[in-house]
Amino acid sequence: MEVENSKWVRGKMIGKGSYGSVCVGIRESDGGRFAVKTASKQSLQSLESLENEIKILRSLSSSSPFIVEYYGDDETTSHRNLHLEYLPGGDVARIGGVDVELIRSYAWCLVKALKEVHSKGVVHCDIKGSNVLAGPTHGVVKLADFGSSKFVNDQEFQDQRCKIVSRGSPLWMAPEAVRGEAQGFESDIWSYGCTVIEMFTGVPAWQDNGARTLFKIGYSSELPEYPKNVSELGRDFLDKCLNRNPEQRWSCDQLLQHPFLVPVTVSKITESTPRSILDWNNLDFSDDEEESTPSSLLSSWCDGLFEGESSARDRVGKLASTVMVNWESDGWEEVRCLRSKKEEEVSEGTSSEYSDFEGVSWTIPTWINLSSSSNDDNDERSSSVSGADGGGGRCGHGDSCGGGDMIDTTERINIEIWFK
Ligand SMILES: Nc1ncnc2c1ncn2[C@@H]1O[C@H](COP(=O)(O)OP(=O)(O)OP(=O)(O)O)[C@@H](O)[C@H]1O
Repeated sequence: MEVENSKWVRGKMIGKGSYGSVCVGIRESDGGRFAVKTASKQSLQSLESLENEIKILRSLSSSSPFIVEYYGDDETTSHRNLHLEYLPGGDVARIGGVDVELIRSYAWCLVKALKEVHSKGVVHCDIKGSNVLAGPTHGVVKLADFGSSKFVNDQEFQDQRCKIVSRGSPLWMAPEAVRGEAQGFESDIWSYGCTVIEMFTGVPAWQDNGARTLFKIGYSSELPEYPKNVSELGRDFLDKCLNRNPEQRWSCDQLLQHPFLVPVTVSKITESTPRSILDWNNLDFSDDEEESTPSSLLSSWCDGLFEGESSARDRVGKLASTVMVNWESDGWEEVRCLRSKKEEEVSEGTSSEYSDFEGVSWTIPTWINLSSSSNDDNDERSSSVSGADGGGGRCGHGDSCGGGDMIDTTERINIEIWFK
């Protein structure tokens, strides 16, 4: 569906991510709906992310019924817009507790999407439940949000000896990506495994304990806890995705052959034309502290966490102690402002930004709530650290998560390390 420039109007906001807002677009000609992802041209990061997404989606255009369809793009003097197919079913990040057969269907759709993405030489880099959207057809989900995606053949991507850029959302990031060693197709598979767990539980696979979590993912031998209601088959499937050795993780092709997914067959979901999926309706399976600077807070989170793990401490600690919060971040202002306006239907808070220091930049497009109990916006820019929603937040791991000393690792993060 092509949407001619200026022949559409902006409807209600349906989502907000780190790098932009998503609204319903309504075609003037026939009232048809689509989704419009918008970035302000004043925010270089947002703009870059959206331009990247446009580039990637153009290259993937209509190639899979399990990838959100690209309809076009346009711009105004102040904003850049990406037009997408509207997926009204919400994301799978909050579906915990649904029928296992439905999860298998979602898991199958997502591997099919990933297989297509990988076959085009693209690493998605941000596979997580909130980027997997349900369409109008029961059992079918589509992969969205290609803002962090990369072509593996890009020089920047290949030139890993000089520069390593890890992108994504920390709780879903593969160990090698957290360590800044590599981020390839295999890293998407790890994130996929975390997402399947998320589908079972409705919460991220790892509990969100900020720097501790980064350490655990990157430098321990631990795996995320598997949901209790996962069968042996499901556990085996997750083992194939969540292998700490990237080379031993299964590819999409292999995963599609795994008995956990095999009952979800192509005969059940017609793939001959992308459109036909829209007509398919049934799945029939056989089966704190005193006032502190941001950098000192981050450093203190790392202190004492990594006894006996000097390289790990160095890696997380160095990143943490050499970053600064941009207090004037648009994202912060936006989040506070939007959260007070319930009628705007904003699903998530977003960004605080960390900028370059001596060749090391750690961009965390997420909110780190450096707030006291005061509701005054100005006060919220200093003093204690707490979960932005006052507690365990979105992590959903209950009391065990605690609300304090927490980086929100549920949102997207870019880690850039330059070696001189
Ligand atoms: N095509 C779509 N149809 C319906 N809703 C959508 C669509 N695309 C995005 N959304 C909604 O908007 C939210 C934010 O979109 P998206 O994840 O693409 O933005 P982002 O800035 O890249 O986010 P993130 O910080 O999670 O990486 C999604 O979680 C979803 O709720």
